[in-house]
Amino acid sequence: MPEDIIRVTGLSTRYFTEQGQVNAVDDLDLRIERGEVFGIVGESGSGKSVTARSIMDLIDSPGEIVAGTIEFNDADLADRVREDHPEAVDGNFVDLQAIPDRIRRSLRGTSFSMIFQDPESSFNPSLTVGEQLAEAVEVQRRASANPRSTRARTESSEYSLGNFVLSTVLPSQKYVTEESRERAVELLELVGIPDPVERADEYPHEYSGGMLQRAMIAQALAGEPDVLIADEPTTALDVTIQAQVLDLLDELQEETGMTILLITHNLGVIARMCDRVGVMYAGEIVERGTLADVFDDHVHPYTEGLLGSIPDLEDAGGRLDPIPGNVPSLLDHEMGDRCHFADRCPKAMEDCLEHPPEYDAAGSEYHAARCVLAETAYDESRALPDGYFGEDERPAGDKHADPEDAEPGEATADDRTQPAADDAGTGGELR
Ligand SMILES: Nc1ncnc2c1ncn2[C@@H]1O[C@H](COP(=O)(O)OP(=O)(O)OP(=O)(O)O)[C@@H](O)[C@H]1O
Ligand code: NI
Repeated sequence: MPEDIIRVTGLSTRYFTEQGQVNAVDDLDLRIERGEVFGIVGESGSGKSVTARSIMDLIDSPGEIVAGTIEFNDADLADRVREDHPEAVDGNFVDLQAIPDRIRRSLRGTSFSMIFQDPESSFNPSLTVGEQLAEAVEVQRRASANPRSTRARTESSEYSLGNFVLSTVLPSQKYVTEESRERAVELLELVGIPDPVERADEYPHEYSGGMLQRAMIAQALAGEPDVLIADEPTTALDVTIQAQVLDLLDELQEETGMTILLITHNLGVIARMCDRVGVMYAGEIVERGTLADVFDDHVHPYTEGLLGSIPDLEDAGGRLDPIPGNVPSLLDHEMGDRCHFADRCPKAMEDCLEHPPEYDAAGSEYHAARCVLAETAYDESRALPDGYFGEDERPAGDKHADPEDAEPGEATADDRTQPAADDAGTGGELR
């Protein structure tokens, strides 16, 4: 059996806002195996991006990881930190929050890379794409040419620290070698950019959306990461380009054997790309397992609801929000201790007034669900009466301030009375 490369245990990430404490990710466990594509799917606001950003150590104030560990399985890193931070090391696993910031940050780009929905955010508009890729290559070269460099930077050499800071913070041609420039062109070619030599000299605004998305993938690959985290990597693209970018990721994964954590709204994308999947709701993984577990043997009515609404596979950008009711508020004082889905669940029973633990489910050894139906058959005599939770008990979740989420046509509170999408079953051909 393949080994785990990432082990997240009991992760809780909170945002401390004026409205109150937002439980964006709550007591989340996640194991990702080396070389697999693990998908996280769920409605807007379920905590997918915050999970990814927590793993990447990209949570900014007012957010904070308040509990849990994120461990990375890397023998070299373990050797590097074992002496000074023995408490951070368990076999080859390193607790990333227990090592100095600088070492953790040095893993970004080289051990972990992330691609975002919005490629503009990954590029500096005033430098050419080629320069920026070359710079990313350079960072990797320095890291691999001197595997102990982290230690040198943290403990002694002022010179190498200064040099490192200068060269990463102020990328400029001066610090980039000819080899790195050549590699940048190769990377552009690898991700299917035509005329890569010429395109390397262009600025980000000269690229189309799809091309810039590819360039961002090239940038993420420049450091030859072990783990690539892709947060909605194709949502902003048109359908044909989406399919091409997914194929590209798939090919690159096969060639390099890298591990991918893929975040999406779209179960069609999950079916096409992933080995295993976690379904997120209200900051928790509510069902997880292999594709067969989740698509064919699911237990959780939320998973069922998502599956009833798979946008056409070709329409990988289709927003997925057809389940009646509101995405829940994640404000701590509004969440309560019950199953967070109970107010939208067609099978809510008295049992659901207690927050369910994660139960083993009937499918593969990976299959688990945070739902009493994994243990107990649905019993109508214990069903909660209609309207039990009332309309106002649970205000709608505040979607995070992403302009992509403000699309017209997206479900709003007014849609709550509509029956579960009529388009259930349109498309949804799963491979
Ligand atoms: N910077 C922030 N400040 C306050 N709350 C935040 C911030 N970022 C995220 N949140 C909250 O954390 C919760 C989870 O957000 P997250 O971005 O992880 O959702 P998501 O599943 O990625 O949604 P989407 O599919 O829309 O990207 C939301 O309730 C959101 O409002
Ligand atoms: Ni997100």
